[in-house]
Amino acid sequence: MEPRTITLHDCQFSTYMYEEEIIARIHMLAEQLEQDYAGKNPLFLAVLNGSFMFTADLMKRINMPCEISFIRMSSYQDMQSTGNVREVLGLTENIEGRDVVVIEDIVDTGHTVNALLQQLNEKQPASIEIITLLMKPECLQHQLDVKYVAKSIPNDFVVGYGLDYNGLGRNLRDIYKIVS
Ligand SMILES: O=P(O)(O)OC[C@H]1O[C@H](OP(=O)(O)OP(=O)(O)O)[C@H](O)[C@@H]1O
Ligand code: HPA
Repeated sequence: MEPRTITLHDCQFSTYMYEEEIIARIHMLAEQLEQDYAGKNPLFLAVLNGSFMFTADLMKRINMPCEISFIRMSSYQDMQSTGNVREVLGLTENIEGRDVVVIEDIVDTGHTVNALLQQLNEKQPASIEIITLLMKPECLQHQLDVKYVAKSIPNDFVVGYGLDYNGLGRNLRDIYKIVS
């Protein structure tokens, strides 16, 4: 397929991961989750804003009793993590004794997931795992065990399918990477 190039704000991005590949990888993750959580009632905790599209497509493919809730964390300015992870919308559920699965669109430096895990672990869940659509292993600054990863990618800034560049690009159905 011919690559497509788009402009968001002052930057150009070109197609990197098409919707078909995203959905195929989500299918595989959904099957794995169904096996691992058979007989349990996991609580999926989606981290907004970026994970909204991944969460919807994943949840539609999970056929077992489960619950879903949302929190909102924010730390990015332009293409950089500020390192200051703010909780914009907090957790309302009691997670004590629950099997929690945190849903992220991307684990980059790991600051967001690391801050969230510290907070959730204090509430004594039975277990916590992380599922992410994308992961940048080269950028990770924390020791994190991310059990479910749809795709590991190099250190390129990406947009689309929920991911944004200063607010733009979340609505794109494919994922694009910055043109260097
Ligand atoms: O591993 P990290 O370096 O912390 O990066 C990952 C986080 O960055 C993005 O969130 P952002 O703070 O941009 O908020 P958003 O989800 O509203 O876009 C993304 O959705 C992850 O939550
Ligand atoms: O590559 C990225 N793109 C968009 N948002 C992000 N948040 C962390 N890394 C990224």
